[in-house]
Amino acid sequence: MDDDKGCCSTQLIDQDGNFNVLGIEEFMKKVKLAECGLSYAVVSIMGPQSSGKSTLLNHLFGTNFIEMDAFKGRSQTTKGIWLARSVGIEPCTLVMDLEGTDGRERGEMDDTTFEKKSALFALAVSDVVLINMWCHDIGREQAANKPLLKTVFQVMMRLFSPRKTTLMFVIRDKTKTPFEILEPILRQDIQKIWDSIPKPQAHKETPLSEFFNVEVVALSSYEEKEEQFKEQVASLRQRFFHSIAPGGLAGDRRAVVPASGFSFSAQQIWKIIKENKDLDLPKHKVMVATVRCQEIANEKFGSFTENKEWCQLDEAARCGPVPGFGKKLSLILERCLSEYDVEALYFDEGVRSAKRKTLEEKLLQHVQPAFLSILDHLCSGTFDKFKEEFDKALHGGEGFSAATRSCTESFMSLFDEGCADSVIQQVNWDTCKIRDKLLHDIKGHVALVRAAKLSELISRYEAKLNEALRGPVDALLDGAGDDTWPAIRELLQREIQLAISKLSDDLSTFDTDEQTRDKLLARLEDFARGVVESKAREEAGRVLIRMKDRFTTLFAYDSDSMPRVWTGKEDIKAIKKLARSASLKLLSVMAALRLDDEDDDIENTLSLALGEGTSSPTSSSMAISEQLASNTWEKVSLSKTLLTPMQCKSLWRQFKAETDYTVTQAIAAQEANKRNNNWLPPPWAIVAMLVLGFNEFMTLLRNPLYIVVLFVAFLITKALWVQFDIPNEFRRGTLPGLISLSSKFVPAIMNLLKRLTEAGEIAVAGGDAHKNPSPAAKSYQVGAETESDLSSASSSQVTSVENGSDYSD
Ligand SMILES: Nc1nc2c(ncn2[C@@H]2O[C@H](COP(=O)(O)OP(=O)(O)OP(=O)(O)O)[C@@H](O)[C@H]2O)c(=O)[nH]1
Repeated sequence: MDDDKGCCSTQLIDQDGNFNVLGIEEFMKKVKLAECGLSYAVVSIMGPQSSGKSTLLNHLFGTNFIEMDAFKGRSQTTKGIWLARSVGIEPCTLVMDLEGTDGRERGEMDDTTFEKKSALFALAVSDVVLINMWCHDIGREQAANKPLLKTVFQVMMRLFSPRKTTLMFVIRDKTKTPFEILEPILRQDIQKIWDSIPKPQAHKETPLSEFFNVEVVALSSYEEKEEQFKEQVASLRQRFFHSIAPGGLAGDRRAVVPASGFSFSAQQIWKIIKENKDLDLPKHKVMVATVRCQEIANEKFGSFTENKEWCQLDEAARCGPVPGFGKKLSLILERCLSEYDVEALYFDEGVRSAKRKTLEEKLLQHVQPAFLSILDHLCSGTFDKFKEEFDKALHGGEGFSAATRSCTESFMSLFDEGCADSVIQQVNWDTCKIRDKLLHDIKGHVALVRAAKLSELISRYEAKLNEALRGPVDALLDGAGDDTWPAIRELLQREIQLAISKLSDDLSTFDTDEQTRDKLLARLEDFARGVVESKAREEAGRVLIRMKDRFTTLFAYDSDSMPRVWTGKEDIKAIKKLARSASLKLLSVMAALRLDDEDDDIENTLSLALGEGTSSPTSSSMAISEQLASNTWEKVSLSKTLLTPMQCKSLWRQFKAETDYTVTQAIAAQEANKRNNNWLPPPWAIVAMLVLGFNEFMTLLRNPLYIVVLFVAFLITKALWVQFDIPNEFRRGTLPGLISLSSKFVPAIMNLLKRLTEAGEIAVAGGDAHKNPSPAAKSYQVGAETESDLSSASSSQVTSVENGSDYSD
């Protein structure tokens, strides 16, 4: 393909009509045709076989087409269509050498067919068509190129070409006939042929000049006048310099396909020609532009996806935010698109722009996930930072609403800055959605924190209320009386007011709406009422114990809180009545929840039905008793009922049963006390004793010795009395007292005698009057011992009284 001079050529279409795709691709790369844009021209040559076409082209353009060896005779050398680049001509000029047209070596039909096809191809592709002809054929009816011209004109009609092709007739082997004479004859011949060919209706009157610029040049014989030939060719060569300039041989650029699309365009044209279809060049140009622009776009897209810078950016975007992402990506995209613009510059503008748009869309679609990833990172990062900062602000003591406002504003603007840094200039991607998401997340978090804080706050208030209410309510219920519930109501109202006013102040820093605020305040109020209610219910559950406590307090203790000693003077019945009515009062207080100031007749009902002194059943008391068999109180709703009438009745019954024993015990204790304290015989016995014992009394008065004896007897009796603790022994009854005394009597006498003996021995051993006390002295000692026993006996009596109090307790 290459020659020494740097020219290269390739067979574009072989003699069988096959297009050499690989060959032309390689050729294009070698001559760097794609870089030429529209600055290139295509020249082809047609003419009879062995008419020196290749020789002319090689001299004219410095190509290396195979020439026939003059010494071997005139046989076909050029087969099919060959393509070469001219040497030393600017702009780049492609030269096509076509197979000769005389058909000496092909069958008539084949020849004609290939001739026609190659002629059509040459006309479709070329800016300048050289028609090689022998000088001696001018004006001849049987000229060799006459059928060729006819073919050229006929196929021209099928091209729908919007441009004028230059037809340059090269007269070879010019004779001595002056050129000025030859040219008009030739033009006449051409006109005749043009007129003779059948034309479609639209071109019936169209002159030849509308389709072609006809040029005529004459050259001397190469074989005979080589020098002149070369000079003439050199001058002709000059006309091919800057041929694409306006007015040049290839000045009409309207149908030119950009150089990078030449291969494809030629391929497609040949395909259409081979299929014998009509060749619409304008449409073909659009088609070529479409395919080529698509190819360029694909290539640019491919190189973008492999672009190192982009790959790094994409990877970084998936891992986290990338500073300057938008700028960097815009630059890479811009570079890619401008490369496309440069390469597709010369293709049809409509197609080019459409394909550019498609490429841009494809590129943007490709980079969008990275952008979205950046936004996601930005959104989540901003949200995390917001949470952290918000938390810090709240812990730092900043008010909730102030912290919310300042943190939201600053982090949303931080996000906006990040967005601005990430957006690319090629497209205005909507970041509102992700912004809205961030705002939504922030609001959601604020709402959560607010809810938690409010819950914490409310819990704190509830704990305070609980503390402030439970104890006092307990105390108030403990002393249940007429003013218990008013006092509880007052306490409740006071605490609620206090808590609500403080909570209202606290809520003002949370930016809560009116509805939420009211709800929270109502919740707090309900809670306070709930505390009281639960306490009251709890106490109602223990009412029986409380009633018994109250009863015991009033029954077993006096007004000075001293334990009662049932001496016999107390009116147990009255005390019991008082204690029970106080317990009944407690029951009536505990029977219902009276947080709202509403009247009820529970107390009245209970005292009428259960109170002391309601023994005689009247019609009204019967009705009240019936009411106690119910589950509800009149005027009291079920929700406010702590103890139902039936429960009250049952509780009262239980209470009475359990306290009756205490009363019985008290009565027994009182009876016993009475018995113990009454030692005098009955009055009749005293009178009888006085009457019957009058004589003995008188005798005693008359004889003082009896008195002494009686006195001693009294002392002994008294000593025995104390010694045996007679009152105590008889407290448990006469018979047990006698049995107990009988068991103690003998040991006590023995003990007494033993002591007397010991005292006598001491007196005998002493021998003197001082040391031997008289019986009177002994009796004194015994008396002393007796006194000490007496004091111990009296202390034991006190203990026995105290024991009696404890019991009565
Ligand atoms: N008489 C004459 N012969 C020429 C001229 N130029 C070339 N020849 C001779 O014509 C013969 C054919 O030359 P080519 O250049 O191969 O002709 P061709 O038209 O390319 O031949 P094909 O490719 O086979 O159609 C050669 O022997 C040339 O020496 C010329 O100007 N006049």
